[in-house]
Amino acid sequence: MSTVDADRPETTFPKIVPPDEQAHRQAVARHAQLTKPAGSLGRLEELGVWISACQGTCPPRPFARPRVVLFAGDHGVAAEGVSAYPSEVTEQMVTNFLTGGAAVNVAATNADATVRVVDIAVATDTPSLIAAHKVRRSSGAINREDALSEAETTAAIAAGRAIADEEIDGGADLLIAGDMGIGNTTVSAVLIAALTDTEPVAVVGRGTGIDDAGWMRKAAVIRDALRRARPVAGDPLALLRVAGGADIAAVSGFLAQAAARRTPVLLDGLAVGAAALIAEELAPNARKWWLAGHRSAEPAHALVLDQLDLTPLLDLGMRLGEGAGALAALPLLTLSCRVLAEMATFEEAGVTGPTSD
Ligand SMILES: O=C(O)c1ccc[n+]([C@@H]2O[C@H](COP(=O)([O-])O)[C@@H](O)[C@H]2O)c1
Ligand SMILES: Cc1cc2nc[nH]c2cc1C
Repeated sequence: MSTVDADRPETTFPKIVPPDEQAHRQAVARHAQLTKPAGSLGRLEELGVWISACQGTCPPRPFARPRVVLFAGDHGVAAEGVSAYPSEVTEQMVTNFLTGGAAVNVAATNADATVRVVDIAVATDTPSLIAAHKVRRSSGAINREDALSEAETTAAIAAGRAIADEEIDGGADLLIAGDMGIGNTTVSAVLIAALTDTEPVAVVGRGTGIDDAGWMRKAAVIRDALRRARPVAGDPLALLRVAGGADIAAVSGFLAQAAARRTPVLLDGLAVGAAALIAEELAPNARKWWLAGHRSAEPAHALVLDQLDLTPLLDLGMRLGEGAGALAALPLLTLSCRVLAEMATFEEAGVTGPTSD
């Protein structure tokens, strides 16, 4: 149950209006007229129908400005030996994103999308161009202290909302949240276990590729953090404060605001999934505006998809974050739009339609 505090309007979202039913029906009807056996494009047909409903028009327009916002933040738990890489990699990868050398840059170019990097809680200082929304340096080590103060939690959600607004006002018509932060699979696993009432052992994954000894340490950290998280699991803001982080809070504000602004979102992997569970608590039915780009190799990600009732488009064993899994799926969305917009109907092509009975 969500317990949003009316005294903190930054964390109170308007009622989410689902995608347009009439455009949905028009797209289903148009699919039946296109020169192919009924239903033969399988899931691609559903995708086009969903985009039509999100845009409120059929045929849908191909996305003019698909946009990735990459939220970077460090986590105190990284010092507990829960990752295969040290925390300085977060800052180093931020530089790599800015110079175009990361997987997200390649995947964005491949899908005709653009990338914005945001420092929400990187442990060190980053260029001021990306630090305007910075909430703090690293979130707290959630196995022994709160991740954030109450004011920081609100500020991070408000930052995610403001960034979604900036992007939508700037013309973005499809949003993707990406994440970068050493240690964030530990934090995400705790949030997901708390929100799905799951035992720690079922959510401990290999993250960046931790070895068996590291896996044991990670399991212990997740167990300790869950002891702190479970008592507040019914209150999404308290949960973010106690066992989340500024980056995850910002992504949850971003995802909820996208839905409030009727803008479709392609979800990525584990950290974005944890944020999506929180966003659905903050803004019930926001999930109607989201599609799952892929299923991550992390075990806890399947719990997210189940809880949100989302079927992933791809299952490639990816476990990168950065928004890369969502970007891998984006060309399928583009194709589904083009099918509805560009295929000939039976009548136009002079092809005999299905035999009616
Ligand atoms: O999104 C995923 O499913 C995913 C799975 C494993 C790792 N990651 C990325 O790797 C980092 C977290 O891994 P770790 O092992 O440091 O917790 C962080 O930068 C994530 O974006 C992401
Ligand atoms: C190199 C590297 C790149 C990443 N991208 C997202 N998480 C990451 C973690 C590491 C370690």
